[in-house]
Amino acid sequence: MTRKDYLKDTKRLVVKVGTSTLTFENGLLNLSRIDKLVRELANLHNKGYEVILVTSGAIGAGMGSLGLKERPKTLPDKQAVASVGQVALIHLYQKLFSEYGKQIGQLLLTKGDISNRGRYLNARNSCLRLISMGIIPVINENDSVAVDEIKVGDNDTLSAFTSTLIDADLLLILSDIDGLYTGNPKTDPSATLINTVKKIDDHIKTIATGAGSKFGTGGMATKISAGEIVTSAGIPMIIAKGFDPSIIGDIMDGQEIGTLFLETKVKLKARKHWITYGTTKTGKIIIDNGAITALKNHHSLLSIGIIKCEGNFHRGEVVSICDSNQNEIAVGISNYSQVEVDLIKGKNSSDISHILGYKDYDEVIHMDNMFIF
Ligand SMILES: Nc1ncnc2c1ncn2[C@@H]1O[C@H](COP(=O)(O)OP(=O)(O)O)[C@@H](O)[C@H]1O
Ligand SMILES: N[C@@H](CCC(=O)OP(=O)(O)O)C(=O)O
Repeated sequence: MTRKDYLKDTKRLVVKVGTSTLTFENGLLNLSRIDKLVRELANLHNKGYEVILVTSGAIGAGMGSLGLKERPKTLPDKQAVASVGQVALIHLYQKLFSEYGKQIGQLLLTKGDISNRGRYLNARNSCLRLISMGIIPVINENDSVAVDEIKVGDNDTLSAFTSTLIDADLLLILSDIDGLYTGNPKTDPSATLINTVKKIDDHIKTIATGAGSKFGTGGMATKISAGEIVTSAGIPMIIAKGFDPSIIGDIMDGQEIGTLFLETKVKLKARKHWITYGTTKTGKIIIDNGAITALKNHHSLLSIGIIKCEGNFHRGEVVSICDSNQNEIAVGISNYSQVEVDLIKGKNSSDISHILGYKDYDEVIHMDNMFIF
């Protein structure tokens, strides 16, 4: 199938632009490029596409506004610089989009807006409402309040969550490089551009390294993780170079630009997808070989197969399920807290009420609330 055929039904498009695309080497905003980007997105919107922009650049813009030469290192410095920069960034987007007759709405998200089911639905509703009102959502991480524990951490991943949040048809990541190469071209001059990735396997993960530009976060590695998140939800992804934003229109017209990552054949159901990628794992349950076999045969996890647990998790939280070598084999929502699991591990389900004085569930993790890798 040609790219043109492949993309012909695409309507809802998430475009992610990285700091390296939006700023000069000195950290100041590249105004003419941002103008071209906005013009291109407004044009797509006029053509009937639903456009959602995930934009980096708050810290870059803040560095520019404050005249800083180096990226801030401490958390309060990063938060302060991002807070100044986000205002500059959104002010510019609003000015430019309005010149092309478009309204924008700003959403600043953190990990909690993804991992907390209630907040997830809130963010989804608000974003979908903006789209249905013909408004272009402009999204970034809420860097001025986010600390490591509640942070998505990079905007490649944030754009992937955004895509699944609003059931996008395509995620387009614009970077300082024209796609995924067989190696990092900065260190391997013989590396060649890959046109299409059918499946993100271990080989693809090893060729995509974390080293990126001076201002970027995560390099190619976070873009591949983003690809795993969206493709398993049935959403394809394209990585392309954003230096000339007019390529966005060319890509949507079906030109073979950048690297296309195809969606997986089997789409993960929304709930299992959220359990797997959207949540923060608060603990770990180590299980024996018998339990591993049971899980692989689509049975629930019972207390009898649990060797031990780690971390501090409560009922209803998502935990990693590992073998005795600490290899993660599944994730799932625990029906019991870490304190309770510690008491019932290795015991029969029929003993739970005797040990705890109550029994709300037979299984520690129900198969419907579990995803096995
Ligand atoms: N296999 C690879 N193919 C292409 N680029 C790679 C690869 N491995 C690492 N990279 C690096 O990833 C960089 C892009 O990531 P990054 O600097 O974070 O950009 P952005 O600001 O767009 O997110 C490229 O410039 C390149 O140096
Ligand atoms: N939220 C941060 C950007 C984080 C990020 O992932 O940056 P990048 O790798 O340039 O997309 C900011 O606005 O500066």
